[in-house]
Amino acid sequence: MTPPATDGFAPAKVNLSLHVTGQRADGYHLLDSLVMFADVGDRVTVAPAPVMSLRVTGPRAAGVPEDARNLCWKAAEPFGLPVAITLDKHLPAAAGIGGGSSDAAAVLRAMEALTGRPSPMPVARLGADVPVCLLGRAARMRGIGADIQPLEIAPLHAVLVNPGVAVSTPEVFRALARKDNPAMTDLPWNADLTAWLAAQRNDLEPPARALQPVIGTVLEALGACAGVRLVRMSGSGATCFGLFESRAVADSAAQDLRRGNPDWWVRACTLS
Ligand SMILES: C[C@@](CO)(OP(=O)(O)O)[C@H](O)COP(=O)(O)OP(=O)(O)OC[C@H]1O[C@@H](n2ccc(N)nc2=O)[C@H](O)[C@@H]1O
Ligand SMILES: Nc1ncnc2c1ncn2[C@@H]1O[C@H](COP(=O)(O)OP(=O)(O)O)[C@@H](O)[C@H]1O
Repeated sequence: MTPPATDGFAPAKVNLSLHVTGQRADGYHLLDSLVMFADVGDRVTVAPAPVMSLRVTGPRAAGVPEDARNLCWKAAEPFGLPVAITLDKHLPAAAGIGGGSSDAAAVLRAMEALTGRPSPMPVARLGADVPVCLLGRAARMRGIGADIQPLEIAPLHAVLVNPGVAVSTPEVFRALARKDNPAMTDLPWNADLTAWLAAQRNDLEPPARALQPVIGTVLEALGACAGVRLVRMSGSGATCFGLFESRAVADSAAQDLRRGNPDWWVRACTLS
């Protein structure tokens, strides 16, 4: 009997902090990052089919590859079961919120459910962010991305903003001046997480801002929102986020930001 189609959510990944602590001989950087996942994201549907196919739909489909270059395809193919994949794209691409990696993780989950076995290929080979996206919840991520420690963190309320410029991750890493920055300090057990975060950094923010100065404009706009508690860039950019004390305050900030900047992608969300 043909197994039924499976449907999965691919949440946006947010790096609340991102320290670059070293560089390996192969050029990959060592990271120390607090990662959480949003309740905004893409959707993937995976169904057994006579041949492999991929269709990308949704408001952010433009420019996303519909062939073997797509991480969804790369995640499914090694299982050896041909599937028809539909990717309903809502997250901006090349945006520092791991859209492709989270899509790949959703396809991996679907393929595991359809075939009853784990990925025949090491998942980190799909990308440094894929292992944490497969976990899909708050974690401290170290090494080049595969060293993951799940964390119990109370949900945070945020607004994500992308100004519509694509940023190349390798280009940002190349533009980073210092590769051996200090690691994060240990997370607090019961103190205010936002206060702790304020003492951490995203080391990729200065090089990304130098490449795309509009990131500075986004950070300023988020910083001017009523009730904002922390403002920072995620991943290699250009998406930035603000943290707020409640979802209602985040919703209201998102509304104001959208009104003032109709071309920006602005989403209030809850991170967990
Ligand atoms: C920077 C981060 C932080 O979470 O997020 P994004 O900005 O992509 O969202 C990730 O490490 C990105 O992960 P991912 O996008 O999966 O990276 P990969 O495809 O493996 O690598 C893309 C390129 O980024 C650089 N890279 C990536 C990860 C890493 N630890 N060191 C690196 O130097 C390399 O130049 C590599 O060729
Ligand atoms: N499923 C996918 N969604 C978006 N982009 C993808 C996907 N698969 C491959 N790509 C390619 O990967 C590049 C990086 O996209 P993405 O994973 O969204 O970046 P980031 O990790 O910085 O948010 C894109 O420019 C696109 O060409």
